[in-house]
Amino acid sequence: MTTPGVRFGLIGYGAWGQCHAEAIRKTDGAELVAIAAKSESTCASAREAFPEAAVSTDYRDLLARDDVDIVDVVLPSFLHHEVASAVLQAGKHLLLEKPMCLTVEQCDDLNRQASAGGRLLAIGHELRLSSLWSKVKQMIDEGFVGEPQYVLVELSRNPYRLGADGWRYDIDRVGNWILEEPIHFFDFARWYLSSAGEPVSVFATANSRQPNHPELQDNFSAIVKFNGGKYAVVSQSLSMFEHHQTVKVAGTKGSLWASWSGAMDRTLHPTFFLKTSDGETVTDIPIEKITGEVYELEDEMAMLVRAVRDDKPLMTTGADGKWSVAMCVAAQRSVETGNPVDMSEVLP
Ligand SMILES: NC(=O)C1=CN([C@@H]2O[C@H](COP(=O)(O)OP(=O)(O)OC[C@H]3O[C@@H](n4cnc5c(N)ncnc54)[C@H](OP(=O)(O)O)[C@@H]3O)[C@@H](O)[C@H]2O)C=CC1
Ligand SMILES: O=C1CO[C@H](CO)[C@@H](O)[C@@H]1O
Repeated sequence: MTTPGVRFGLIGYGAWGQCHAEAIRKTDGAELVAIAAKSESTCASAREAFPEAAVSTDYRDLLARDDVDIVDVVLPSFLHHEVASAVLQAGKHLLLEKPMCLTVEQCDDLNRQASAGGRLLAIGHELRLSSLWSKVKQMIDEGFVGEPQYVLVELSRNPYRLGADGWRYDIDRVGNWILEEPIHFFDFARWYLSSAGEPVSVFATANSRQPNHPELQDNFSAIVKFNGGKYAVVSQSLSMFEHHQTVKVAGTKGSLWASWSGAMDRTLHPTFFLKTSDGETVTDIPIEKITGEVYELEDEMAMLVRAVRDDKPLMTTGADGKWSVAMCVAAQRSVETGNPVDMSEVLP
Protein backbone atom coordinates (compact mmCIF):
# COMPACT_ATOMS: atom_id res chain seq x y z
CA MET A 1 0.00 0.00 0.00
CA THR A 2 1.45 3.44 -0.89
CA THR A 3 1.42 6.24 1.70
CA PRO A 4 -0.95 9.04 0.63
CA GLY A 5 0.84 12.24 -0.49
CA VAL A 6 0.67 15.56 1.32
CA ARG A 7 -1.51 17.88 -0.79
CA PHE A 8 -0.27 21.45 -1.15
CA GLY A 9 -2.13 24.57 -2.19
CA LEU A 10 0.05 27.52 -3.26
CA ILE A 11 -1.03 31.17 -2.98
CA GLY A 12 1.25 33.47 -4.99
CA TYR A 13 2.94 32.45 -8.21
CA GLY A 14 5.48 35.24 -8.69
CA ALA A 15 9.27 34.96 -8.88
CA TRP A 16 9.56 33.01 -5.63
CA GLY A 17 6.15 31.28 -5.75
CA GLN A 18 7.19 29.62 -9.02
CA CYS A 19 10.29 28.26 -7.27
CA HIS A 20 8.04 26.92 -4.50
CA ALA A 21 5.83 25.21 -7.09
CA GLU A 22 8.84 23.51 -8.70
CA ALA A 23 10.15 22.45 -5.29
CA ILE A 24 6.79 20.88 -4.39
CA ARG A 25 6.79 19.07 -7.75
CA LYS A 26 10.24 17.62 -7.02
CA THR A 27 9.46 16.51 -3.47
CA ASP A 28 8.64 12.84 -2.82
CA GLY A 29 5.32 12.54 -1.04
CA ALA A 30 4.14 16.05 -2.04
CA GLU A 31 1.48 16.97 -4.57
CA LEU A 32 0.52 20.45 -5.80
CA VAL A 33 -3.26 20.38 -6.17
CA ALA A 34 -4.20 24.07 -6.36
CA ILE A 35 -2.63 27.46 -7.14
CA ALA A 36 -3.93 31.02 -6.71
CA ALA A 37 -2.51 34.27 -8.08
CA LYS A 38 -3.95 37.73 -8.64
CA SER A 39 -3.94 38.26 -12.40
CA GLU A 40 -5.39 36.18 -15.21
CA SER A 41 -2.02 36.22 -17.00
CA THR A 42 -0.17 34.72 -14.02
CA CYS A 43 -2.94 32.14 -13.60
CA ALA A 44 -2.56 31.20 -17.28
CA SER A 45 1.19 30.59 -16.76
CA ALA A 46 0.42 28.46 -13.69
CA ARG A 47 -2.12 26.38 -15.65
CA GLU A 48 0.38 25.79 -18.41
CA ALA A 49 3.14 24.69 -16.02
CA PHE A 50 0.83 22.67 -13.71
CA PRO A 51 -2.11 21.42 -15.83
CA GLU A 52 -3.17 18.98 -13.11
CA ALA A 53 -3.62 21.78 -10.52
CA ALA A 54 -6.81 23.84 -10.04
CA VAL A 55 -5.89 27.50 -10.64
CA SER A 56 -7.89 30.50 -9.45
CA THR A 57 -7.65 34.27 -9.14
CA ASP A 58 -9.43 33.99 -5.76
CA TYR A 59 -7.39 32.30 -3.03
CA ARG A 60 -10.62 31.53 -1.14
CA ASP A 61 -11.45 28.93 -3.83
CA LEU A 62 -8.28 27.11 -2.82
CA LEU A 63 -9.09 27.35 0.90
CA ALA A 64 -12.56 25.90 0.33
CA ARG A 65 -11.13 22.65 -1.10
CA ASP A 66 -11.21 19.46 0.99
CA ASP A 67 -8.20 18.03 -0.83
CA VAL A 68 -5.68 20.64 0.41
CA ASP A 69 -3.70 19.65 3.54
CA ILE A 70 -1.23 22.51 3.69
CA VAL A 71 -1.21 25.98 2.15
CA ASP A 72 2.00 27.64 1.06
CA VAL A 73 1.69 31.47 1.12
CA VAL A 74 4.20 33.30 -1.11
CA LEU A 75 2.57 36.72 -1.35
CA PRO A 76 3.77 40.33 -1.05
CA SER A 77 4.54 40.81 2.63
CA PHE A 78 1.64 43.17 3.49
CA LEU A 79 -0.80 40.34 2.66
CA HIS A 80 0.84 37.72 4.91
CA HIS A 81 -1.23 38.31 8.04
CA GLU A 82 -4.62 38.54 6.32
CA VAL A 83 -4.16 35.51 4.07
CA ALA A 84 -2.36 33.39 6.69
CA SER A 85 -5.27 34.01 9.09
CA ALA A 86 -7.72 32.85 6.44
CA VAL A 87 -5.62 29.70 5.88
CA LEU A 88 -5.60 28.84 9.59
CA GLN A 89 -9.32 29.62 9.92
CA ALA A 90 -9.93 27.18 7.05
CA GLY A 91 -8.24 24.50 9.17
CA LYS A 92 -5.19 24.04 6.93
CA HIS A 93 -1.54 23.68 7.90
CA LEU A 94 0.53 26.68 6.82
CA LEU A 95 3.92 27.41 5.29
CA LEU A 96 4.26 31.21 5.31
CA GLU A 97 7.10 33.06 3.63
CA LYS A 98 9.24 35.46 5.61
CA PRO A 99 8.69 38.07 6.93
CA MET A 100 6.08 36.18 8.95
CA CYS A 101 4.14 39.49 9.27
CA LEU A 102 4.90 43.20 9.35
CA THR A 103 4.37 43.54 13.13
CA VAL A 104 5.06 41.48 16.24
CA GLU A 105 1.38 41.67 17.21
CA GLN A 106 0.35 40.08 13.91
CA CYS A 107 2.90 37.29 14.47
CA ASP A 108 1.48 36.66 17.94
CA ASP A 109 -1.99 36.51 16.45
CA LEU A 110 -0.99 33.84 13.90
CA ASN A 111 0.84 31.79 16.52
CA ARG A 112 -2.27 31.89 18.71
CA GLN A 113 -4.53 30.82 15.84
CA ALA A 114 -2.22 27.97 14.82
CA SER A 115 -1.95 26.64 18.32
CA ALA A 116 -5.70 27.00 19.02
CA GLY A 117 -6.51 25.08 15.83
CA GLY A 118 -3.71 22.51 16.27
CA ARG A 119 -2.24 23.44 12.88
CA LEU A 120 1.42 23.49 11.81
CA LEU A 121 2.91 26.92 11.16
CA ALA A 122 6.30 26.99 9.40
CA ILE A 123 8.09 30.18 8.29
CA GLY A 124 10.23 30.43 5.14
CA HIS A 125 13.61 30.83 6.81
CA GLU A 126 14.83 28.11 4.48
CA LEU A 127 18.50 29.12 4.74
CA ARG A 128 18.57 27.14 8.01
CA LEU A 129 18.23 24.00 5.87
CA SER A 130 21.33 24.74 3.77
CA SER A 131 24.15 22.19 3.83
CA LEU A 132 26.58 25.12 4.27
CA TRP A 133 24.84 27.32 6.83
CA SER A 134 23.62 24.31 8.85
CA LYS A 135 27.17 22.90 8.94
CA VAL A 136 28.23 26.15 10.65
CA LYS A 137 25.46 25.62 13.22
CA GLN A 138 26.43 21.98 13.70
CA MET A 139 30.10 22.84 14.29
CA ILE A 140 29.16 25.55 16.81
CA ASP A 141 26.84 23.12 18.64
CA GLU A 142 29.56 20.44 18.66
CA GLY A 143 31.88 22.90 20.39
CA PHE A 144 34.44 23.44 17.61
CA VAL A 145 34.77 27.18 18.32
CA GLY A 146 34.38 26.80 22.09
CA GLU A 147 32.03 29.55 23.33
CA PRO A 148 30.84 31.50 20.26
CA GLN A 149 31.46 35.19 21.03
CA TYR A 150 31.09 37.00 17.71
CA VAL A 151 29.02 36.29 14.59
CA LEU A 152 29.13 38.29 11.37
CA VAL A 153 26.47 37.77 8.69
CA GLU A 154 27.09 39.95 5.65
CA LEU A 155 25.51 40.17 2.19
CA SER A 156 26.52 42.26 -0.84
CA ARG A 157 24.08 42.08 -3.72
CA ASN A 158 22.24 43.59 -6.66
CA PRO A 159 19.24 45.82 -5.91
CA TYR A 160 15.95 44.10 -5.06
CA ARG A 161 13.49 43.17 -7.78
CA LEU A 162 10.38 45.38 -7.99
CA GLY A 163 7.90 42.56 -7.37
CA ALA A 164 4.37 42.34 -8.82
CA ASP A 165 2.86 45.84 -9.08
CA GLY A 166 6.09 47.25 -7.58
CA TRP A 167 5.18 46.20 -4.00
CA ARG A 168 8.81 45.77 -2.91
CA TYR A 169 9.55 49.50 -3.50
CA ASP A 170 6.41 50.71 -1.69
CA ILE A 171 7.10 51.11 2.03
CA ASP A 172 3.46 50.45 2.99
CA ARG A 173 3.45 47.10 1.23
CA VAL A 174 7.01 45.90 1.96
CA GLY A 175 7.05 47.10 5.59
CA ASN A 176 10.71 48.02 5.33
CA TRP A 177 13.78 46.60 3.61
CA ILE A 178 15.14 45.11 6.83
CA LEU A 179 12.14 42.76 6.86
CA GLU A 180 12.85 41.85 3.27
CA GLU A 181 16.27 40.22 3.47
CA PRO A 182 18.37 41.12 6.56
CA ILE A 183 15.59 39.23 8.39
CA HIS A 184 17.30 35.99 7.30
CA PHE A 185 20.52 37.20 8.92
CA PHE A 186 18.83 38.18 12.18
CA ASP A 187 17.45 34.64 12.18
CA PHE A 188 21.02 33.34 11.76
CA ALA A 189 22.33 35.59 14.56
CA ARG A 190 19.80 34.18 17.00
CA TRP A 191 20.33 30.60 15.75
CA TYR A 192 24.12 30.64 15.87
CA LEU A 193 24.24 32.37 19.27
CA SER A 194 21.44 30.31 20.82
CA SER A 195 23.80 29.21 23.61
CA ALA A 196 23.69 32.84 24.84
CA GLY A 197 19.89 32.87 25.19
CA GLU A 198 17.57 35.26 23.35
CA PRO A 199 18.78 38.60 21.88
CA VAL A 200 18.87 41.51 24.32
CA SER A 201 19.14 44.65 22.16
CA VAL A 202 19.67 45.91 18.60
CA PHE A 203 21.58 49.00 17.46
CA ALA A 204 21.33 49.78 13.75
CA THR A 205 22.04 52.35 11.08
CA ALA A 206 21.11 52.59 7.41
CA ASN A 207 21.13 54.91 4.43
CA SER A 208 19.59 55.25 1.01
CA ARG A 209 21.10 56.17 -2.33
CA GLN A 210 17.73 57.45 -3.57
CA PRO A 211 17.31 61.07 -2.35
CA ASN A 212 13.54 60.92 -2.98
CA HIS A 213 13.17 57.65 -1.08
CA PRO A 214 15.13 57.80 2.17
CA GLU A 215 12.80 55.10 3.54
CA LEU A 216 14.19 52.52 1.07
CA GLN A 217 17.53 51.81 2.70
CA ASP A 218 20.18 50.29 0.45
CA ASN A 219 22.89 49.98 3.09
CA PHE A 220 22.07 48.55 6.49
CA SER A 221 24.13 47.40 9.47
CA ALA A 222 23.15 46.28 12.95
CA ILE A 223 24.74 44.99 16.13
CA VAL A 224 22.65 42.48 18.06
CA LYS A 225 23.72 42.06 21.68
CA PHE A 226 23.27 38.88 23.68
CA ASN A 227 23.94 37.99 27.30
CA GLY A 228 27.55 37.73 28.44
CA GLY A 229 28.80 40.38 25.99
CA LYS A 230 28.30 38.10 22.97
CA TYR A 231 27.16 39.88 19.84
CA ALA A 232 26.34 39.53 16.15
CA VAL A 233 26.88 41.98 13.30
CA VAL A 234 24.33 41.89 10.48
CA SER A 235 25.19 43.92 7.41
CA GLN A 236 23.78 44.22 3.89
CA SER A 237 24.35 46.42 0.87
CA LEU A 238 21.96 46.46 -2.08
CA SER A 239 24.28 48.80 -3.98
CA MET A 240 26.76 46.08 -4.88
CA PHE A 241 26.81 43.45 -7.61
CA GLU A 242 25.85 39.77 -7.91
CA HIS A 243 25.09 37.96 -4.63
CA HIS A 244 27.83 37.30 -2.09
CA GLN A 245 27.08 36.17 1.45
CA THR A 246 29.51 35.58 4.30
CA VAL A 247 29.21 34.14 7.79
CA LYS A 248 32.10 34.39 10.24
CA VAL A 249 32.04 32.99 13.75
CA ALA A 250 34.75 33.59 16.37
CA GLY A 251 34.81 31.65 19.62
CA THR A 252 37.04 31.04 22.61
CA LYS A 253 38.76 28.06 20.92
CA GLY A 254 38.35 28.40 17.17
CA SER A 255 36.71 30.17 14.26
CA LEU A 256 34.65 29.49 11.12
CA TRP A 257 34.36 31.28 7.78
CA ALA A 258 31.59 30.32 5.36
CA SER A 259 30.98 31.97 2.02
CA TRP A 260 28.38 31.64 -0.75
CA SER A 261 28.51 33.45 -4.12
CA GLY A 262 26.36 33.44 -7.23
CA ALA A 263 25.25 35.68 -10.07
CA MET A 264 21.98 36.16 -8.13
CA ASP A 265 20.14 34.80 -5.09
CA ARG A 266 18.26 32.14 -7.07
CA THR A 267 21.22 30.88 -9.10
CA LEU A 268 21.57 27.12 -9.62
CA HIS A 269 25.34 27.44 -10.05
CA PRO A 270 26.85 28.96 -6.90
CA THR A 271 30.33 28.65 -5.47
CA PHE A 272 30.74 28.17 -1.74
CA PHE A 273 33.19 27.10 0.92
CA LEU A 274 33.66 26.59 4.64
CA LYS A 275 37.06 27.08 6.30
CA THR A 276 37.86 26.58 9.94
CA SER A 277 40.73 27.35 12.25
CA ASP A 278 41.50 25.86 15.66
CA GLY A 279 44.00 28.67 16.22
CA GLU A 280 46.83 26.79 14.50
CA THR A 281 45.61 24.96 11.43
CA VAL A 282 43.26 26.23 8.73
CA THR A 283 41.10 23.43 7.30
CA ASP A 284 38.76 23.33 4.31
CA ILE A 285 35.56 21.52 5.31
CA PRO A 286 33.95 19.72 2.37
CA ILE A 287 30.29 20.58 1.74
CA GLU A 288 29.06 17.69 -0.40
CA LYS A 289 25.50 18.86 -1.04
CA ILE A 290 24.92 21.86 -3.31
CA THR A 291 23.42 24.83 -1.49
CA GLY A 292 21.42 27.91 -2.47
CA GLU A 293 17.93 29.17 -1.64
CA VAL A 294 16.31 27.31 -4.55
CA TYR A 295 17.84 24.03 -3.32
CA GLU A 296 16.86 24.76 0.26
CA LEU A 297 13.23 25.10 -0.85
CA GLU A 298 13.22 21.41 -1.77
CA ASP A 299 14.49 20.57 1.73
CA GLU A 300 11.80 22.83 3.17
CA MET A 301 9.04 20.97 1.31
CA ALA A 302 10.48 17.62 2.41
CA MET A 303 10.51 18.91 6.00
CA LEU A 304 6.82 19.80 5.69
CA VAL A 305 5.89 16.43 4.23
CA ARG A 306 7.56 14.75 7.23
CA ALA A 307 5.86 17.15 9.64
CA VAL A 308 2.35 16.73 8.20
CA ARG A 309 2.58 13.00 7.55
CA ASP A 310 4.87 11.72 10.30
CA ASP A 311 4.58 14.42 12.98
CA LYS A 312 8.30 15.30 12.69
CA PRO A 313 9.48 18.68 14.07
CA LEU A 314 9.82 21.88 12.02
CA MET A 315 13.18 23.68 11.83
CA THR A 316 11.58 27.07 11.22
CA THR A 317 8.61 27.70 13.48
CA GLY A 318 6.19 30.56 14.10
CA ALA A 319 8.19 31.34 17.25
CA ASP A 320 11.33 31.78 15.12
CA GLY A 321 9.38 33.88 12.62
CA LYS A 322 8.17 36.18 15.40
CA TRP A 323 11.67 36.66 16.86
CA SER A 324 13.04 37.52 13.42
CA VAL A 325 10.31 40.11 12.86
CA ALA A 326 10.88 41.51 16.37
CA MET A 327 14.61 42.00 15.70
CA CYS A 328 13.80 43.80 12.42
CA VAL A 329 11.26 46.04 14.16
CA ALA A 330 13.85 46.87 16.83
CA ALA A 331 16.45 47.56 14.12
CA GLN A 332 14.13 49.90 12.22
CA ARG A 333 13.31 51.76 15.44
CA SER A 334 17.03 52.07 16.16
CA VAL A 335 17.70 53.44 12.65
CA GLU A 336 14.98 56.05 13.22
CA THR A 337 15.99 57.09 16.75
CA GLY A 338 19.76 56.65 16.55
CA ASN A 339 19.64 54.71 19.83
CA PRO A 340 19.96 51.04 20.74
CA VAL A 341 16.58 49.37 21.24
CA ASP A 342 16.05 46.82 23.97
CA MET A 343 14.09 43.76 22.76
CA SER A 344 11.69 44.24 25.69
CA GLU A 345 10.55 47.48 23.98
CA VAL A 346 9.24 45.64 20.93
CA LEU A 347 8.03 42.40 22.50
CA PRO A 348 4.59 42.90 24.12
N1 LIG B 1 12.63 32.98 1.79
C1 LIG B 1 13.20 33.54 0.76
O1 LIG B 1 14.37 33.30 0.52
C2 LIG B 1 12.43 34.46 -0.13
C3 LIG B 1 11.24 34.97 0.30
N2 LIG B 1 10.51 35.82 -0.49
C4 LIG B 1 9.22 36.30 0.03
O2 LIG B 1 8.18 35.71 -0.74
C5 LIG B 1 7.08 36.61 -0.90
C6 LIG B 1 6.78 36.78 -2.40
O3 LIG B 1 7.92 37.33 -3.05
P1 LIG B 1 8.06 37.29 -4.65
O4 LIG B 1 7.63 35.98 -5.19
O5 LIG B 1 9.41 37.77 -4.92
O6 LIG B 1 6.97 38.38 -5.07
P2 LIG B 1 6.34 38.63 -6.52
O7 LIG B 1 5.91 40.02 -6.53
O8 LIG B 1 7.28 38.16 -7.56
O9 LIG B 1 5.07 37.64 -6.53
C7 LIG B 1 3.92 37.89 -5.78
C8 LIG B 1 2.80 36.97 -6.22
O10 LIG B 1 1.67 37.19 -5.38
C9 LIG B 1 0.51 37.26 -6.19
N3 LIG B 1 -0.55 38.01 -5.53
C10 LIG B 1 -0.58 39.31 -5.16
N4 LIG B 1 -1.74 39.61 -4.56
C11 LIG B 1 -2.46 38.46 -4.54
C12 LIG B 1 -3.76 38.11 -4.06
N5 LIG B 1 -4.56 39.00 -3.45
N6 LIG B 1 -4.19 36.82 -4.23
C13 LIG B 1 -3.41 35.92 -4.83
N7 LIG B 1 -2.18 36.20 -5.32
C14 LIG B 1 -1.73 37.45 -5.17
C15 LIG B 1 0.99 37.93 -7.46
O11 LIG B 1 0.06 37.64 -8.49
P3 LIG B 1 0.22 38.30 -9.97
O12 LIG B 1 1.46 37.67 -10.53
O13 LIG B 1 -1.00 37.85 -10.65
O14 LIG B 1 0.35 39.77 -9.76
C16 LIG B 1 2.33 37.21 -7.65
O15 LIG B 1 2.13 35.99 -8.29
C17 LIG B 1 7.51 37.88 -0.19
O16 LIG B 1 6.98 37.87 1.11
C18 LIG B 1 9.03 37.80 -0.11
O17 LIG B 1 9.54 38.47 1.00
C19 LIG B 1 10.92 36.15 -1.74
C20 LIG B 1 12.11 35.66 -2.24
C21 LIG B 1 12.96 34.76 -1.47
O1 LIG C 1 16.20 35.72 0.33
C1 LIG C 1 15.69 36.58 -0.39
C2 LIG C 1 16.31 36.96 -1.66
O2 LIG C 1 16.00 38.24 -2.09
C3 LIG C 1 14.66 38.60 -2.05
C4 LIG C 1 14.47 39.96 -2.62
O3 LIG C 1 15.05 40.07 -3.90
C5 LIG C 1 14.15 38.51 -0.64
O4 LIG C 1 12.77 38.70 -0.65
C6 LIG C 1 14.42 37.19 -0.04
O5 LIG C 1 14.12 37.08 1.28
